[in-house]
Amino acid sequence: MVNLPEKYCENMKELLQEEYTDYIDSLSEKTYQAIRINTRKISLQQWEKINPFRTSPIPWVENGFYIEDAMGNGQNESGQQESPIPSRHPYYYAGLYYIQEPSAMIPASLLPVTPGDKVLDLCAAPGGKATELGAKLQGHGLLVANDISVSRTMALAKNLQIAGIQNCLVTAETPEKLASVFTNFFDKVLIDAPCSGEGMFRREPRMVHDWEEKGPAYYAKIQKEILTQAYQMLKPGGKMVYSTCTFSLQEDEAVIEWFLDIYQDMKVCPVERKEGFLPGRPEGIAAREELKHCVRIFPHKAKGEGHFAVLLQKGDSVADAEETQRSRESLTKEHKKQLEDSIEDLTITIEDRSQKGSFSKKKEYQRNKSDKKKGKSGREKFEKASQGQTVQKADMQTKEFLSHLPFEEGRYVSHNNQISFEPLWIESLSKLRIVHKGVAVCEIKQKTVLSHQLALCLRDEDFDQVINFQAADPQVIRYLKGESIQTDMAYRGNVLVCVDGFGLGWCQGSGTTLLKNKYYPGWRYQ
Ligand SMILES: C[S@@+](CC[C@H](N)C(=O)[O-])C[C@H]1O[C@@H](n2cnc3c(N)ncnc32)[C@H](O)[C@@H]1O
Repeated sequence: MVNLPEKYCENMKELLQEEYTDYIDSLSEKTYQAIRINTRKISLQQWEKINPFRTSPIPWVENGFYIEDAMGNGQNESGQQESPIPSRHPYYYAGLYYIQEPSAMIPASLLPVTPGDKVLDLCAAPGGKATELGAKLQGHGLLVANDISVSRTMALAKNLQIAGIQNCLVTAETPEKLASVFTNFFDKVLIDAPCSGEGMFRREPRMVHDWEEKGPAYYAKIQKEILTQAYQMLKPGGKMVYSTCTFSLQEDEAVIEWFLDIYQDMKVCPVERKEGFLPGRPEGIAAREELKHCVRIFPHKAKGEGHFAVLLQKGDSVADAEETQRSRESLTKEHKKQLEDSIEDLTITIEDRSQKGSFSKKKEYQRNKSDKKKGKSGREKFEKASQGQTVQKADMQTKEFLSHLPFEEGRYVSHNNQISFEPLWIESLSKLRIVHKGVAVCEIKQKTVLSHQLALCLRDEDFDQVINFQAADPQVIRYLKGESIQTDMAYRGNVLVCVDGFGLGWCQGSGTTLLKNKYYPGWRYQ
């Protein structure tokens, strides 16, 4: 069992009173493994038909399931077949689910995101909640997923790509910087705040050391700063969820009480009470009664590690919400036209092969050297360096291909010979540190190179050449490991590899039955 700091035990005794010993006993029990189905890719009805795991529903999230006996491929003590390991199943690589601690599924489920919303996840890495918020958008609107840590945003961007969330922007910014760009912009904001992590002690005992070093007071200060900036970014009428994975009143109810005192147009919203949800504890800090609407999960009362969450709203929303709905309906046609126009306007920079001989690397180097001597500007130098290339409108074949991709709202942009799909509203954000945006679609070289990320947005019906494996086919794991694919028929060009109809990656044919594996090396099955 975890060795708990004395001060922490005192706090918990005061909070839980006669339940304290039940809480302590629960720390010796097993933790729960769970998955959350990605409804951007698959409906719950479809999932039920292909679910390879032994699962049971999580009471508070419709698309969340406990995994029973996920130990390997043997049999458990009662002779039943054990579930496969979720992180090693091909459906995981196809982004059909996210592996998540059950109580951590609550915050995103409380935020009432609808398609078309502009949503911010301010402390988003590695993406447990952002992937669900993106799924709720169903390809419409915008998800900005931010984290202050650049290294953690790499995992965030990867998880959003695997989940097929195309309308997202991943930034690595301070909340202050973000607020200077997105003032009163978002319909919905999620703050899954950095915290002392008391709800993680059973699963990750090393969190106890962090608690001893920093503790609730350290985090409460940061949480207040983050909330202040989040308020600036939330539209009037917009909704916000604040959550932590800690039990400390100081980081939960007390932070919200402080926030409501300062921002008096913010209100606490009641939420549907689900099995396992306990109310907030305003009485513990003599705070306002509405804080009872907060949700608390304790490991001795529910099958989860522990969480705190509250839904808040800014100002009076009714008129705003009706107006937003009306303007969204009229925008759908306009967005479609914008997307089509962006394909028409697309230009691509291509190598002008006729000039190759007359514009060698050596000559280019000499030219640049003499430009430097003459003190030529950056722009002039760029034009020289661009000799040997021509900029031309995308050809019919490229346009045709783009118009059939399953993107409904956004625009196609090109940078040199690369084409990407971008969500709306992000044209002029040069001030921000952007880690990832939209979907990299392809690179036009002698052959068109399609991006791995694009494959993860596609179904088998979206592409003309497809190899569709069943999940149990051993070839699918070999493909995920980077091995070549042997087929019965010959292929030429790009072939989409799917598992049960869901895109995994590409392979390339050269007119034979042995196809070259194009699975992104950094993401291979280990
Ligand atoms: C509880 S974790 C978020 C987990 C994430 N929401 C998920 O579900 O996968 C808190 C995150 O806040 C980030 N963070 C810490 N201080 C921050 C700040 N001032 N602004 C934004 N993010 C911050 C941390 O890097 C960390 O990734």
